[in-house]
Amino acid sequence: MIELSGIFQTYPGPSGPVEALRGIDLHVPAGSVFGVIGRSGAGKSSLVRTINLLNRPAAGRVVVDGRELTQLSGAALREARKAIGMVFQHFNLLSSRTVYGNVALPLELAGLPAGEIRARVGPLLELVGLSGLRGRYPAQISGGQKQRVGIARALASRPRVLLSDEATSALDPETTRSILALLQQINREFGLTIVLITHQMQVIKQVAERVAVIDAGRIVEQGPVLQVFTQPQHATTRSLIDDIAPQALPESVLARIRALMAQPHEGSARLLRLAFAGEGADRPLLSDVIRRFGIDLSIVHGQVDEIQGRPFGSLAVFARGAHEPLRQAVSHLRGAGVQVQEVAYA
Ligand SMILES: Nc1ncnc2c1ncn2[C@@H]1O[C@H](COP(=O)(O)OP(=O)(O)OP(=O)(O)O)[C@@H](O)[C@H]1O
Repeated sequence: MIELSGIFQTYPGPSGPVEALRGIDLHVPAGSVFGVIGRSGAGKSSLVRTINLLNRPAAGRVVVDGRELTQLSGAALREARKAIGMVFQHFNLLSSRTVYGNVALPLELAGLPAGEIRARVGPLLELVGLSGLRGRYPAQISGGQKQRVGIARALASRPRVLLSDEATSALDPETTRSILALLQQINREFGLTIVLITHQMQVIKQVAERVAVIDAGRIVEQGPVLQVFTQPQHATTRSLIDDIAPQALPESVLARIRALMAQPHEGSARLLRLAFAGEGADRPLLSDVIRRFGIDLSIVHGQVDEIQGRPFGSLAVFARGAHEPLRQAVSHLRGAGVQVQEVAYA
């Protein structure tokens, strides 16, 4: 659906050109929700603005829905852009127009007859849950409601693709969840391809099927979200994941472990991190190894969450028992698909 190949983008800067995009290749499958994540300055906005050619790349090809936009200009490009809607972090609503008037604007600009505009805007306001607020002005509605207006306006031209440039970054966590749920509903109901640009892993976790990680103008890693979250290959990806699932144990937990170890005990004791990746977390694996191998396991820290309805996360467990049963318990857990790693606590 969206194919970017060999995209380079350079801006003039005070101390020479700034290379914002340095050879981006990206394939976004039709009907998918595709996330692009990166830290500030990584090139996310430059990338998303390349997809609708708001930024014309210095080099490379942009193909959207079978049309090579980089070959088009003028009226042909404007026409092709109608297939691509966009929502923005700061909503970009006209303060002098009502909710209704903002959603109607692109249709008025396109010269649609008034009856057709009414017939389109009503159902869109219904879809985004704003029918009751159609006469309000942007200053009279909340941030989440403003973004709903932005989404309805983006859908007014019946696009095939929706680009979201940090659409939830100015919103609180609960409003973020509701806006993302709305985007997901739109993706499912209309089969719209959605590209979400964000710096928040939480956003990717909630809605994206695939994710690309951008760092210093390059895609450093991409793949299905569950795979990228559970087997991150690049340092930037690992640090972004750490935002939602911190890997380091808090010092208070380590102090507790040291205190436990200082007590006299028999056999071995190990601090283990058990990482669950899609499988295993919903089975009684821990009680199973305790029973089977006669060892003692206490959970000292952890967080098991969900991605696309599948468990994801890690538990730190303090394991005590005789040496051989402990070794067998670890290999049993590994056999069940759990990644087991010994954690140093001294
Ligand atoms: N118009 C511009 N002129 C000069 N440099 C620019 C311009 N726009 C972006 N840049 C530079 O290009 C690089 C990528 O910027 P971009 O805005 O695409 O990143 P981003 O990942 O969206 O960052 P943020 O999340 O902070 O908006 C940065 O180094 C930025 O300073």
